Amino acid sequence: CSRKNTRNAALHPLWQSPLTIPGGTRQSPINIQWRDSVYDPFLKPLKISYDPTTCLHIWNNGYSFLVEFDDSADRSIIVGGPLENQYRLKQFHFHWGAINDWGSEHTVDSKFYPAELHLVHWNAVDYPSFEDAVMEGNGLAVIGVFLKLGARHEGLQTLVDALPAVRHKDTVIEFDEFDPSCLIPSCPDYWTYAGSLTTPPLTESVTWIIKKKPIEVDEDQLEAFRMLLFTSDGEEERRMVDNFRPLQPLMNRTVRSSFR
Ligand SMILES: CC[C@H](CNC(=O)c1ccc(S(N)(=O)=O)cc1)c1ccc2[nH]ccc2c1
Ligand SMILES: [Zn+2]
Repeated sequence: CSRKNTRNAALHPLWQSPLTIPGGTRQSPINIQWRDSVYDPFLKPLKISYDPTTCLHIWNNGYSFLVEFDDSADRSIIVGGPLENQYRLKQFHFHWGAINDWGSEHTVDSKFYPAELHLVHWNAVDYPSFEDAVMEGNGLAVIGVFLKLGARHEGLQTLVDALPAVRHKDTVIEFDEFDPSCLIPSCPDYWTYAGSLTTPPLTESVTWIIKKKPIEVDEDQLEAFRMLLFTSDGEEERRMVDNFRPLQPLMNRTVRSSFR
């Protein structure tokens, strides 16, 4: 039974499933070792064009809070960068820690940021739905943006003001006219690598585009994330913190940079 215990030791309370998937060769997140990344002069600038009227609602799904978009047409898209064609924005969400010393999923030279934003897009040129794209090697493109402690972020504040309304798991509120490009640094520099979803089913379908420059948010804004709950109304409260996956092995992958 001791084997059973070690087996259970691999289960992460948050995901109730093994932390690694058998045969995974391109899992996320990873540490980005700046000096090991390879400048690729053929990488194009990433072009981002979001339509704020495609913003639908904020949803606490029990892992994070998601801001979801109407992806029934090519109205909020990204193109260029490492991508072969355009990808549609589906949702964005965050990962964060209980304290400012950790919280991001990716690290840079083994440094954690207090939080990380993920803008999730899918390849609507090659696949009929998000659910189909999630299962394909070139199905998804996720832009990662690091959050660091600093000045208050005015664009983020409209989102923070809405969070008390989605405190519990499975609560949703309408949220419209939000342009998430205000959360993306203007500096064009990014790293890119082939990876996976960082929550089950951990499918290896993500082209990761990690912005080099973080955005600044203040302590109150991070604290607002930490007052969310993993638990539904009526359950014993568990604060939504430390919703990030442990680092995964780089294996046979190269991280490319768009900058020298
Ligand atoms: C297949 C998983 C998917 C739900 N998960 C996601 O969309 C998702 C997206 C991004 C990331 S991250 N942190 O890597 O950016 C992690 C998970 C998903 C998609 C369609 C579905 N239909 C029914 C259930 C269901 C679940
Ligand atoms: Zn994520």
